[in-house]
Amino acid sequence: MRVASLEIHKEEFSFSAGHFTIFSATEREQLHGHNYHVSIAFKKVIQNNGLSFDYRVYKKKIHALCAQLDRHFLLPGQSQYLRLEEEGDYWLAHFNNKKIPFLKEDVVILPLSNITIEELSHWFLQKILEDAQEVKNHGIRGIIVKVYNGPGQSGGAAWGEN
Ligand SMILES: Nc1nc2c(c(=O)[nH]1)N=C([C@H](O)[C@H](O)COP(=O)(O)OP(=O)(O)OP(=O)(O)O)CN2
Repeated sequence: MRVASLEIHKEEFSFSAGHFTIFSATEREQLHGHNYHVSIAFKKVIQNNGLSFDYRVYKKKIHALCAQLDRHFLLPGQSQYLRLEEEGDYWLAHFNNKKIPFLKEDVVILPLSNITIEELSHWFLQKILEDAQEVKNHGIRGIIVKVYNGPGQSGGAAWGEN
């Protein structure tokens, strides 16, 4: 039995987005952005036909997820320090007794506690694992997703054998 690892780290697995990291109830970064990049790696037994599985389905998924975030400002929907209030066309982000207004059309709210590279990597991994049957059908044994906010700086999330 030969086990293969497949890593896909395409230039187009990228998205430009704004965010700020929250460090405490009173400390956060100023608003800024990154050109993020995503890589995904799979662990899978190679079949007799020399193919582990056709990874194109996951390339499409990563592309679609990057497009969902691209050119938006990312806000954490599950932060213990930041409260989001809906007001007409706006989201008001309440942090440390101040209110930061965002137009809804500019924002993607993610079910995360912070917009960090480690949280973002878990978001991508969970979205890939949503179709658990597909992962099982492909016989995938392990997945690692990494999100880079710049060269040489990534957060990673892993599932299964790696
Ligand atoms: N555990 C984490 N810590 C920090 C994160 C993170 O995602 N996880 N993110 C930040 C900042 O948002 C990020 O570092 C800002 O990046 P950049 O503008 O590149 O600034 P750097 O501090 O990385 O400076 P460089 O000189 O470019 O390395 C902070 N902490």
